[in-house]
Amino acid sequence: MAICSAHTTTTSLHSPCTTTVSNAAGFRQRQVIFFTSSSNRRSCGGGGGGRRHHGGARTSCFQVSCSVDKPVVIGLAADSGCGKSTFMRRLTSVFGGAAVPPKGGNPDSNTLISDTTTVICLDDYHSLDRNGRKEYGVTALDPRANNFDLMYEQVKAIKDGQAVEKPIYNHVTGLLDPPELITPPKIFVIEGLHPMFDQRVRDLLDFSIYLDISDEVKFAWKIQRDMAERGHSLESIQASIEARKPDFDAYIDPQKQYADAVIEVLPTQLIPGDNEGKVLRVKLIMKEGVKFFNPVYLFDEGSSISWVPCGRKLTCSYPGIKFAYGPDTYFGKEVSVLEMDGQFDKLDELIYVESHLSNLSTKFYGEVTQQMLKHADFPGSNNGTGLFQTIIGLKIRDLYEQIVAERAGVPAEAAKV
Ligand SMILES: Nc1ncnc2c1ncn2[C@@H]1O[C@H](COP(=O)(O)OP(=O)(O)OP(=O)(O)O)[C@@H](O)[C@H]1O
Ligand SMILES: O=C(CO)[C@H](O)[C@H](O)COP(=O)(O)O
Repeated sequence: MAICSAHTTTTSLHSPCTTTVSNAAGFRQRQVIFFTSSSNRRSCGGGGGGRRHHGGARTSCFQVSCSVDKPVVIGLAADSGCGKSTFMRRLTSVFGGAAVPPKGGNPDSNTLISDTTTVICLDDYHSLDRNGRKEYGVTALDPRANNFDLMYEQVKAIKDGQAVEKPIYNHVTGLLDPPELITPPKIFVIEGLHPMFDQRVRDLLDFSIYLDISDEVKFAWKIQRDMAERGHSLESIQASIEARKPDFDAYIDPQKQYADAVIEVLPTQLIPGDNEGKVLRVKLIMKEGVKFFNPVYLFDEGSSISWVPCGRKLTCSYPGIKFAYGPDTYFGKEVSVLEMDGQFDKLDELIYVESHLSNLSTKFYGEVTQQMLKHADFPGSNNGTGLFQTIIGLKIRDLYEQIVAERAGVPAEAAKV
């Protein structure tokens, strides 16, 4: 049984936990661990972009002797503009309550906090700011533009139940802002370009997800957002995708081999030759043998199944909907793959599909459909992207409850959120 609250904050000094907090000089201090980040504006840009120079955060550690509920750590990897924020909104919604930026903090903070979950964006570990990257001719995807030592130290500290002062990368100014305090939540999500790149960070993850968006779809989404909403030209979008591609292939894409679940988004196969990116074929690739994660299945676990649910109970206009399910291998590992090609006409009819899926980790019949209807305005709500993101959100809730139950030595039922 934990003594401290999971949300150990500076204001909880008078909480029931016995906290011995002193530094080397014997000064009484806040019950947090401060990692005094060396990544301020100029020291980041000025050191040649090397990991060594920027990596060694000076750490002044204050020991915390109280026992806390340590966070469950989730990693979400994807390229920019591939749906990470949308996924995070679906995930935090599963736990209830909205996710908001830290109150009273930097208005350009990338962090989102809800009752149970804190989501940090790994862009905050850029060691080179926008000018620095320009000066050294590296992209943000290049490991040399990121401080993995600090990322590791801080994720580890949070996982150990200790607060940290995390830097902020300001996407508005392109500069590194003064750090913000992050206290350990129940569920700590690290999302961004590199959550599985560094083995030390990877080993801290209790569950990992990779959003694998095919080039054609990525391009279609970018056009939709950056042209329609941000006024960029087609040529500039094309150029930016091309410029990122070599580093994306070298450093981002390979992380999918380590993910426990991959959501792969491809052009539809229902319309021959289509690469418009409007109708999508989406695969949920689920690794077998992951502790506390039982893959979802369609009809019969382990069988290979193809299912066209269109008919009396599911309205499907052209080009229809097709599901597939079955075992496969992915980077040499056994996986189960659930696939949906096409899109729903009437979202409330999703209940029909839901009733044929098992191992969903729902708390009541129809919870997947309810979640999807609740966020019908989110991108991807009428296709497999929204469906599989919602399912993974439910699986993460289940994983969290099982981990908590195991730590407390009680049945999982007792640890329900
Ligand atoms: N499932 C989807 N279906 C259709 N479009 C989508 C989907 N997910 C994301 N998009 C498009 O991509 C854009 C970016 O989505 P989102 O903000 O969730 O991505 P992100 O990875 O967090 O982006 P960034 O890293 O740039 O902040 C959305 O505005 C939308 O245009
Ligand atoms: O790949 C990215 C992750 O979101 C961004 O391009 C990177 O963080 C740099 O950001 P900006 O373009 O705002 O300087």
